[in-house]
Amino acid sequence: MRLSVNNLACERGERRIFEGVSFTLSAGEALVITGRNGAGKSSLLDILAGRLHPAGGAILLDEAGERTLAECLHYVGHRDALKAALTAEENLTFARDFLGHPALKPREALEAVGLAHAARLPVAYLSAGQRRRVALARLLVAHRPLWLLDEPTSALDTTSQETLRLILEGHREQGGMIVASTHSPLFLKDAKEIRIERTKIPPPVAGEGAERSEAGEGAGSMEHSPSPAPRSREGHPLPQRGEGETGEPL
Ligand SMILES: Nc1ncnc2c1ncn2[C@@H]1O[C@H](COP(=O)(O)OP(=O)(O)OP(=O)(O)O)[C@@H](O)[C@H]1O
Repeated sequence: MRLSVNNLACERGERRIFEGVSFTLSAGEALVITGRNGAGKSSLLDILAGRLHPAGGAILLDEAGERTLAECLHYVGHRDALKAALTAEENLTFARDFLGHPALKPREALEAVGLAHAARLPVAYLSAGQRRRVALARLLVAHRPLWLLDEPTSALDTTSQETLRLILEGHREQGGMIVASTHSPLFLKDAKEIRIERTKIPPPVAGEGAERSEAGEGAGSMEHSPSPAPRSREGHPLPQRGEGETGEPL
């Protein structure tokens, strides 16, 4: 199985977030996506997961037989997507039945992430790190070759991070592929890496630059925006949607 991503572009809220993202991934390989807050790492994963349409480019999955890309992947996003009223075990049973291609039993998957003791607790009673571990245990209850993971170590302590690393390496050893966004090292052996950079606005054309630099806009923040930046009553530029007070993209 081989995943090829060619010249992918992303727009959100009519703003270009990134473009020209290309990579290939073969069986057993891992790709780590890095970049600043707001660079578009989650958006790239959303596009790969089919949750967001790309603004350009192509995604191809070869040697997957009859299966579509959506049928070949697991996606673990920022939100754990667990049902709070159900127990950890019930959540995994639901996922296993729903996703098909059953692998580990829910109890075994919880054991693998060190949570066997919490199997019968409603997820609402679990800590953030424990919920994250239940979400990651979902990877183990159904066979899917491509794992898309958005900051998988968030809320995990160092022991759980090491457990996760071993699970990820085990998946690769069985021919699985991983694409993970992260702000901290995942310590995956020989992982590929791409850094997503937010698309910059072009330099101002003569005569247009004065107003822009006065407004103090951050790179990319005004892209595709036809109207001048809103200002406070004192005349200071106000942050716009998707932008921090410094004008940095959020
Ligand atoms: N639903 C949305 N509508 C409009 N813009 C959005 C939406 N979701 C995200 N964005 C914008 O897209 C840009 C990229 O966001 P994204 O979440 O992909 O970044 P990220 O690199 O994953 O950030 P972080 O490191 O903070 O998780 C940001 O500027 C964000 O404000």
